[in-house]
Amino acid sequence: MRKKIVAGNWKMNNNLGETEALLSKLLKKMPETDAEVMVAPPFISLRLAFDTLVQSPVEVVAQNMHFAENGAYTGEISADMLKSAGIQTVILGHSERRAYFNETDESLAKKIDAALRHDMTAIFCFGEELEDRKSDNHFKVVEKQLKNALFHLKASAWKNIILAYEPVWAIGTGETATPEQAQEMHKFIRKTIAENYNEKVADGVSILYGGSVKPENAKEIFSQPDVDGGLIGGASLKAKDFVAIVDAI
Ligand SMILES: O=C(CO)COP(=O)(O)O
Repeated sequence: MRKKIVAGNWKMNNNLGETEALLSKLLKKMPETDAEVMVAPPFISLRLAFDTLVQSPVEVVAQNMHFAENGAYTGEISADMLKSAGIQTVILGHSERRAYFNETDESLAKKIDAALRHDMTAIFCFGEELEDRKSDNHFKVVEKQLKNALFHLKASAWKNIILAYEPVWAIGTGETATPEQAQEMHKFIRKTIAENYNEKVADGVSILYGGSVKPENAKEIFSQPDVDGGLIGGASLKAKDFVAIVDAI
């Protein structure tokens, strides 16, 4: 059975003091749930977050990492460094990293490989832009992103992969994909994986939806059969909203 997951991507928000305050609220309010709950603070707060949440069921994950093992990559962080801080899971390929930091499916394939070499789990983000949807190319674009970044993997590697479908037009815009649009795409993603691997791999992979998920719309989106949870941006910065979204799964 694939896992239900709710992950909060804090992006470039919260200094150390704000991180402490938000985590302590989350710890107090977090409901009992069968779902896996994750938070992704900025690099500088990872260790603090790990120490704060180590006894709780909430996992601390990273927002990015480099593909190299180490070396002359000023400003970058490696898989080994993340693991040494207790981090087991990393978000890769977020559309903001693709748009502002020139990440491509090809460089992301290397990051995926680096994460797997270190036995980490990768939350791979992908999704079409508004023009792709308007021109009815959204399925093609998504298929290409999956193929280029992930389809070189062996079937056995997929146990360490979580997918996050995040249509770019729905991120931070307040415009959410309808539950039907999310389901349609998630079903397509699962079918594409089944065709390239097999039903077992396709059924086992958790596919999260991301893009303007809020307490008001979470339940309907999460109730779709191929939506296994959410990657939450803005609403993960308020303990009350994030907890309500966890409650909705
Ligand atoms: O990018 C996202 C999560 O990674 C979604 O962001 P919002 O929830 O703010 O739209």
